[in-house]
Amino acid sequence: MAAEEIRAPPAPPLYSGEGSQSAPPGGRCSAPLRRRRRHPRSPLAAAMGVLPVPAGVRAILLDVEGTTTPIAFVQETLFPYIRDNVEQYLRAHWEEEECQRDVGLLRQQAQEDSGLDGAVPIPLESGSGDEELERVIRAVVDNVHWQMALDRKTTALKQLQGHMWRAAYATGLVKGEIFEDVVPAIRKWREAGMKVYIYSSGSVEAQKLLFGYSTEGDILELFDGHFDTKIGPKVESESYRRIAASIGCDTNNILFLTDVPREANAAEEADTHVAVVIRPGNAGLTDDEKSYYSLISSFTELFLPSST
Ligand SMILES: CSCCC(=O)C(=O)COP(=O)(O)O
Ligand SMILES: [Mg+2]
Repeated sequence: MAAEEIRAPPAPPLYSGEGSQSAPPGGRCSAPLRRRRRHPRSPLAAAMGVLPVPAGVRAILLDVEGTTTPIAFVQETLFPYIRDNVEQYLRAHWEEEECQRDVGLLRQQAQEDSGLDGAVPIPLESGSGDEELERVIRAVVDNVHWQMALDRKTTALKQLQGHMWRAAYATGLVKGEIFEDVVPAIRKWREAGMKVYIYSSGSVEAQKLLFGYSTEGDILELFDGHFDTKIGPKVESESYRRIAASIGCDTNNILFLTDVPREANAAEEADTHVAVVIRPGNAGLTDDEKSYYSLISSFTELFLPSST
């Protein structure tokens, strides 16, 4: 199944303005979990340190930041590159169609955000001249910095970031970091007949750059497809139903691995199996979350009965 085939569902209302998917500073925003775990790990599996993949699972859906890839790489390498280079990038590419589309999306997002504290509007270019251009570019830069300070996951911001990272990867300035257990585990899953997909707030283009120019080389062949926020926010259940429909399976044929409990919760509400991934540098989990979710700290802990 080609990647692009599965990434174009019937267009949902364009995802926008979801705000941060991360826990806010000083506290998590997930409600206490009162449900019982659907597939508690057996004492034997727990003692062996393995998480059996539930029967019926045919596809594994992977988050990126905090799951396949260290949060530090995103926060300390990828995001500073955007902050430091956005102004210069806009000046260099302003006349290009792609850049104008990105600015148009950011402007639309800014209108939707107009009621938010600190939101930065992006004016239309009215007329010509250097001063006018400066005014608009300044507004776009300030808007991008504002959104990034809040770690927003808007499609508009993520599209621009994906386009900007092209040069950073292509010139070798940046290589996508992947936890060392990821590639061998995915190879095993695929040998066992499992399909493997990516679902990240980072744009599909950004995902392909990260895995195409990774510390492990070009590993794009390991994935059967990619999803981003164009299919919907990761914190909404409907997104997982759309992904299942795109893949051509039921939601309970999918196991979703993520570091963010709100995403796990949304997936589970759609009847998707989930496990929360604990990696160095990830946000801590509450006691409720730790006891409710299946937890893994390495992909090697996933146990596929047919892969022994
Ligand atoms: C895969 S592109 C870089 C990461 C990024 O921009 C991002 O927002 C990561 O979010 P995720 O959903 O992978 O946690
Ligand atoms: Mg994540």
